[in-house]
Amino acid sequence: MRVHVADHPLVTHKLTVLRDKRTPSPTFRALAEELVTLLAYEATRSVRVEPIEVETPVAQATGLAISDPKPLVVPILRAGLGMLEGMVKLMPNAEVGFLGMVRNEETLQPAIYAERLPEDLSNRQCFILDPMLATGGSLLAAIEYLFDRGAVDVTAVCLIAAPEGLKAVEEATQGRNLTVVLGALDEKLNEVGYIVPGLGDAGDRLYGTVG
Ligand SMILES: O=c1ccn([C@@H]2O[C@H](COP(=O)(O)O)[C@@H](O)[C@H]2O)c(=O)[nH]1
Ligand SMILES: O=P(O)(O)OP(=O)(O)O
Ligand SMILES: [Mg+2]
Repeated sequence: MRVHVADHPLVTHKLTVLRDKRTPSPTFRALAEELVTLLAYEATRSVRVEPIEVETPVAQATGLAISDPKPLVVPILRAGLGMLEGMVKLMPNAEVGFLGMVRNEETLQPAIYAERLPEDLSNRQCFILDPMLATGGSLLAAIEYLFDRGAVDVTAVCLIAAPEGLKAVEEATQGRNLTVVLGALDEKLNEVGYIVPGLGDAGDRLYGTVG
């Protein structure tokens, strides 16, 4: 597993405002989108491309086009939906599939409640969007789901991770082609499975719900 933790003052600045409990949902949504666009730049570094020729007004130029099959972006509902626009802004011709997951607040086990993905992911590059990598259970379930359908490489983009969850994902995905791109690696998980200091429940912060 490759891990990249963003090291850019604008990423840290935007994350700081997201962490602030006084930040209202509309600002939180706008900032989450901007933050993802910054992280997406790193996350797409290995996107598959092929050379193409174009005519400029002056001469022929060789450039790059994103290869087929197009990359698949998979936001994990609900919270990952807040990251989708920021990602597709950078990669507008990617396809989008959806996985709905909820974490049981007592057992911390994830359950898949919705799925809308291409049946066959053979030879696909996939980008999972989930803002918080806490115990790692949700991300692991999503990763396994995509590899089971034939995905060849998976990149997860998360705003914040806990070291415990990152380790769990790494141990469970040995030999897989997996990259994790993070805005920050925080201190720890608390006794109820929240990232410390974190930002609270990302879904609630995005959509103005409580608990
Ligand atoms: O501080 C947190 C911790 C978790 N979440 C939400 O839970 C899942 C990830 O939890 P795992 O334990 O890693 O399965 C994530 O999708 C978030 O929606 C959170 O918002 N804040
Ligand atoms: O991961 P959860 O359970 O917090 O779900 P949601 O993203 O709907 O808040
Ligand atoms: Mg939530």
